[in-house]
Amino acid sequence: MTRYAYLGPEGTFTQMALHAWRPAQGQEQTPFGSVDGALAALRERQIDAAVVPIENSVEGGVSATLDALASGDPLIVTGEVLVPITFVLAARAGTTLADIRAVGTHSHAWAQVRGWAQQHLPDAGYVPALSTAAAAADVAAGSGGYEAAVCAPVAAQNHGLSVLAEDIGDMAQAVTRFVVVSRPEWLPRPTGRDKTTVVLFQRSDRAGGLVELLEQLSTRGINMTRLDSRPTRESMGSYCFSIDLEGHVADERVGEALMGLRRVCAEVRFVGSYPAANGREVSIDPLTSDDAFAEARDWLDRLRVTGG
Ligand SMILES: O=C(O)C(=O)C[C@]1(C(=O)O)C=C[C@@H](O)C=C1
Repeated sequence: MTRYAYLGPEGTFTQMALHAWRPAQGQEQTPFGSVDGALAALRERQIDAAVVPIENSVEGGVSATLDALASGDPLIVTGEVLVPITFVLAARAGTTLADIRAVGTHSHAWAQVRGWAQQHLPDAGYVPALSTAAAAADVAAGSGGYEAAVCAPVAAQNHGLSVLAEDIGDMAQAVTRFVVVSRPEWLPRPTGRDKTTVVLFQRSDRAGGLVELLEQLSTRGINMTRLDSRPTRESMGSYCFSIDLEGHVADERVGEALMGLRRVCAEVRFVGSYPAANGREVSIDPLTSDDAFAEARDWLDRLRVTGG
């Protein structure tokens, strides 16, 4: 039985992602109060895999996840899940919009409803919560210092809260991407529809650093689907780059690109190759296919042995 951790408590969007990945039967699914807590439990072998948010179509990268994957004992992504995001404003029965002085929710959720809040609750303050469902639980308990929560409909229902407004996200098509994280003990097999995540640390002694890194991808026809720069926290101006690229480490062109990155970077942290949630086949330029690389390598091997 696989033991899964997720950003809880029950009723978070992360729990929905876990249910979409693996329905609850036959799984142990343990909520953790934070991304750091879930990933620490994974590193300490208390659980086998963790589902955590990594990227939202409106607010971008989830720093807690990007940073936890970029440092500490290595972990790898073994899968990803896309969840459409729909928010409600929930409060205890009898509360009206006029009663609301403050609203609690996760910072990424607040970023997605800011426009709505400005229009309908211009005087209400915002209080950050560990998750949307934790905010709903606080409202139900009368703790947290806010009268309403921005959360998923299921979290309002779990806590017997009234829904004061539905579909309050500023962008109707908002989607959050979640990753399934494991210890680096196995690798999903290539499917032709894969993604690879790496974190690149620049050398301090090289000019034009980012261009040099991206060239390693472009000359091998590799498409990059995400780039986040994060401070390394070591000194002012020191950043690393967390990137997703199309393809699997087993693909020749991805392997060659990783070798190139290893030469020009101070450090390359491999964070996994896994099937892409959109299921789209990666389009490959024939000049960078596995066959093209194999033919070129055979040619070089012959040159080195016989000179022709
Ligand atoms: O608070 C939750 O419900 C979460 O699962 C976290 C989270 C996030 O980190 O982006 C997930 C999806 C939504 O975009 C808002 C919050």
